[in-house]
Amino acid sequence: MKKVGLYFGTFNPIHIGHLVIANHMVEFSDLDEVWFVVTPQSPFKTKKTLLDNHQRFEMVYEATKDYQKLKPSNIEFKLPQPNYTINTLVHLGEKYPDGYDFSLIMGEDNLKGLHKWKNYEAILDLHHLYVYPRISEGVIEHQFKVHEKIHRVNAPIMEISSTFIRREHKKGKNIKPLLPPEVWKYMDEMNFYR
Ligand SMILES: Nc1ncnc2c1ncn2[C@@H]1O[C@H](COP(=O)(O)OP(=O)(O)OP(=O)(O)O)[C@@H](O)[C@H]1O
Ligand SMILES: O=C(O)c1ccc[n+]([C@@H]2O[C@H](COP(=O)([O-])O)[C@@H](O)[C@H]2O)c1
Repeated sequence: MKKVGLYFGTFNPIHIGHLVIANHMVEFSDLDEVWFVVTPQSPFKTKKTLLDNHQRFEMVYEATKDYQKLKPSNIEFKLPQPNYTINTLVHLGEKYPDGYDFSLIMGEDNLKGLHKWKNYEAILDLHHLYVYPRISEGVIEHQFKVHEKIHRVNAPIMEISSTFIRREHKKGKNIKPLLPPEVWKYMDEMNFYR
């Protein structure tokens, strides 16, 4: 059985914060692989400054190509929008009926809002959750504090966001160290977020 951790996000663009978390998960938990699931449309986000799916996927591909255990996934591209995670998990179960065990990776910030996700009880019934620390407002609901399906992984905290990267790049600031070198190169060549 291959244990796959699914790391969902818009990755607009993917940055070193994402990469550090994913790599930490495959090296220091019992997960065998991490798949970056590029989400066309997150249920709680507006589409304003979102790059095309394929361009965001390409940047995830560039960021992960030298990491054997990290993979980009475009599984949500053909699914209905907004992309509810439960739908994607059902779809993955049908596409990979044998040999795969899918878990979710999320930051403590997202755990604080998990009770608002579509069919979150069903998600927790069928899947494990790997949670990493994140500086954020709000509280973790009592039901999620001690839960047999929710596992804490002590990954490093790196407070970088794609929003910050897009905004400061547009102003002409140098944000190069915050991106994997291949992503920086691709983004610069393609004139993204100018
Ligand atoms: N620096 C970081 N460290 C750990 N987790 C992060 C970091 N940045 C984002 N994440 C988390 O990774 C997942 C995917 O990131 P996503 O691209 O959707 O968000 P983001 O980087 O916060 O982007 P944006 O600023 O565009 O909203 C989200 O669950 C998000 O909370
Ligand atoms: O299924 C849901 O109801 C749901 C609600 C909010 C977020 N998600 C997933 O969580 C991912 C991260 O969310 P966000 O808003 O922090 O980018 C997003 O890409 C979705 O795949 C899923």
